[in-house]
Amino acid sequence: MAKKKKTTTKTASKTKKKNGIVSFFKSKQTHLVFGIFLALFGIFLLVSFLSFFNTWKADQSQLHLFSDRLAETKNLLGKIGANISHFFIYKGFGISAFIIPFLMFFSGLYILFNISFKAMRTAWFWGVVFMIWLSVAVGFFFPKKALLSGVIGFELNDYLIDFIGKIGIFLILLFTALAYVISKFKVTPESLKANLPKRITKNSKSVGIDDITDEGYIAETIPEKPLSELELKVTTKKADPVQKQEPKIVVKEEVKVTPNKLEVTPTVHEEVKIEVEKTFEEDHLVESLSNKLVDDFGEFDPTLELSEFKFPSLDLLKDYGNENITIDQEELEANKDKIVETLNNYKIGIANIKATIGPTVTLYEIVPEAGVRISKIKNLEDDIALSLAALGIRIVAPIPGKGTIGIEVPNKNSTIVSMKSVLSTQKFQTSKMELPLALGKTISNETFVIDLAKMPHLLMAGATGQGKSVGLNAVLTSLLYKKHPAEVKFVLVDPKKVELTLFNKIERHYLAKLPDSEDAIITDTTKVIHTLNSLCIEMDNRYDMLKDAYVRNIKEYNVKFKTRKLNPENGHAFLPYIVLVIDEFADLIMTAGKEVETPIARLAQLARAVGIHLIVATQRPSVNVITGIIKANFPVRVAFRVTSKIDSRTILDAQGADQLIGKGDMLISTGNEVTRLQCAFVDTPEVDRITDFIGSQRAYASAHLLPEYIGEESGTGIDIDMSDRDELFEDACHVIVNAQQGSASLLQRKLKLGYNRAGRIIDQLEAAGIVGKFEGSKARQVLVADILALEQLLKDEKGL
Ligand SMILES: Nc1ncnc2c1ncn2[C@@H]1O[C@H](COP(=O)(O)OP(=O)(O)OP(=O)(O)O)[C@@H](O)[C@H]1O
Repeated sequence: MAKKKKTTTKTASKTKKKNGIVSFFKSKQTHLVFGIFLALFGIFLLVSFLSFFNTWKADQSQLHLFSDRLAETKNLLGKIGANISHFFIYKGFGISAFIIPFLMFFSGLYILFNISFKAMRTAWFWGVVFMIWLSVAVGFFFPKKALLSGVIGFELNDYLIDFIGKIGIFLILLFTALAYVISKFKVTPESLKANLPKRITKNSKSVGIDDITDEGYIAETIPEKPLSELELKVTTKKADPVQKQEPKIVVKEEVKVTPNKLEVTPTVHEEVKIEVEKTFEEDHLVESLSNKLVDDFGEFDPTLELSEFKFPSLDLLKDYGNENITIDQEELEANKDKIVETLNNYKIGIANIKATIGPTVTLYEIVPEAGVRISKIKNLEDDIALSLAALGIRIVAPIPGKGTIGIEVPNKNSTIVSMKSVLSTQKFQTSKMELPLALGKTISNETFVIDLAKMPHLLMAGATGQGKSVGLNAVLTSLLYKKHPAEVKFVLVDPKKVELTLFNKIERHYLAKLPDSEDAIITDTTKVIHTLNSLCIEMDNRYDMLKDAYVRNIKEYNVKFKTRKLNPENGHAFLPYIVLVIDEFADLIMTAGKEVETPIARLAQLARAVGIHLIVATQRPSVNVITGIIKANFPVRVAFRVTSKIDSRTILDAQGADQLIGKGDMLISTGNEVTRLQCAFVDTPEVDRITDFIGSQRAYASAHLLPEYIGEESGTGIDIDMSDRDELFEDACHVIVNAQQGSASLLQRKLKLGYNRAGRIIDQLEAAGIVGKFEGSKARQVLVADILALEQLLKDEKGL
């Protein structure tokens, strides 16, 4: 412990030191002093270099006597000047070395006036390149005057001659110079061409002007017009062969005669080059640390730990043969006739009828004759269904937003909507949703993709064998195909014990579990209660983190974290979405009642902003299972076929789910509208292949660990020895009393403790009477009003 403390203080002092150094280099005064120094040093160099050319001969013999005070040099800047100049000019670059004092001087000015560092860097780069080029060039043209090219220029020439000869060097020099000019002045073959004919046209201009002056009046009215404009008129008159050859310059001229004067408005359509002025690049003095971190390390990539993770490919999914909807014209006609006949029996005339064929049902859209009341048709729903003698008829009167009446009639041969066919759609593949779910296809055969993050929770109901489990698998598969293990974690609750077992294989990739549990998939009711409470703690922790980061939801939080604006040392971390899937909710409610309902309701009410989403499926959508509070917090509900109208109302607040045909035929209510879908079908072997594929890849060390939840039983009857107190006990007292919130997670974050130790301290705090009793997932009550009272209490304790 002491060691840990020591290292923390050590790192603290280290960071302090580091901060001091950083602020020294960032201070304006440092910049000023350094800028002045560089500028003056530039002048110093220039003077010594200039002086060097007169004095080098005399000073040369003195160079080695640098330390001898009596040795005299002629350089204006003494021995140091003579030595530096000797180094840069004689041993270095010859006259090209003059570039260095200028670079120094301007660098000083750059720093003084806080001009961008980038500009300075570019200047140095090109300065040095030019210096080398020039010293080689001088060495080439004046091989006998080694002083002008310096040793470097001379030696480089000498070296290059052996390899490419004199002509080679000349060509290299020429090439590099041309390459520079071309790139600097953006020379293009077009601009070269364009420049060439200009000169030619210029010649023709002189001819033109003579012509015009011959005419006399033009010269008089527009004497100050530039030559080019005057000439233009002539070119329109004469067919100038030169101009014809050069189509690049298109010249048009309008001559307007006004009562008083003759106006010439020439329009020259020439390839005009635009020169973009460099805008002033401001340097920000307080460079934010996060920007620097992002510059240095790039954005934080949560997927880095499993960067080689491969998403499952679509090949793992099965093709189902009869996926193309076949239109049975006879069936269509027969159904149409039946509908028309039935409605006529009830004296409802039809103006128009249209059919849309979906995978399982066909929608007949009817426009009734004028004057027919829609409510009349709605009331006759059962009778019409009976007359059509088919299971699964649903009447939508009116179709929202259309004013027509829809009658959905099941197809004789239904088509399976394979998971592959929905996942391969562009709609899903290119979806930008946070948690996209490809649930199936609509009646118009359009893939239905919905964002779980926006829902924010999903309630699924349906009688046994109608497709709930397949629906859950479709949901999970959608997420597995779209989200990296770092981005989403599943908490799977499967009281039936068999439905979700396959997902065990991806435990260390995608599942989350309680720290002390062996299996990630939860099948036992007590563990479900613990897990739900643990999720509530996770939710509270996440809210605290969001609060600390001044953001409102997980998306903003993660963006901030990725851009390195949140320090992991302060307890921040990238937050994956957590999707809680409960396969059989009715069972849980029956066995655990309020203990399950309370945390579920709490999560459903609050967890959306922190990225915890619930998917709850139930066989029995009765009111004692889907209570009002749960229903209110699950705006998006899916109904597979249910057995009674009442069940349909309970789940959807509307009829219809009892009229479905089963086998994945479902209705989804998104709050304001109910859509009929054919759920995508994913079979167990397909899920098996996907989980195998993922499970065989490198995984995290363990499943994602949820916060530890200490059940009620361990929070009571605390009898703790005072001398056994944690050494951070007093610090913890202060944290808790200051925040007036008795939660272990607060201690964890503020004192950087593990959960167990924080939990122990909370127990000690309870024993000391500082916090109240355990209250489920809520924070404990703090019994000490303020720090003063706390100090008093601690003093009294010590006095005893
Ligand atoms: N989307 C679908 N497309 C085609 N057939 C389906 C679809 N969904 C389910 N089925 C068929 O219905 C059967 C039962 O589905 P499922 O196991 O999902 O029912 P369930 O509602 O979960 O039942 P239980 O509540 O008893 O577990 C499947 O084996 C399959 O044959």
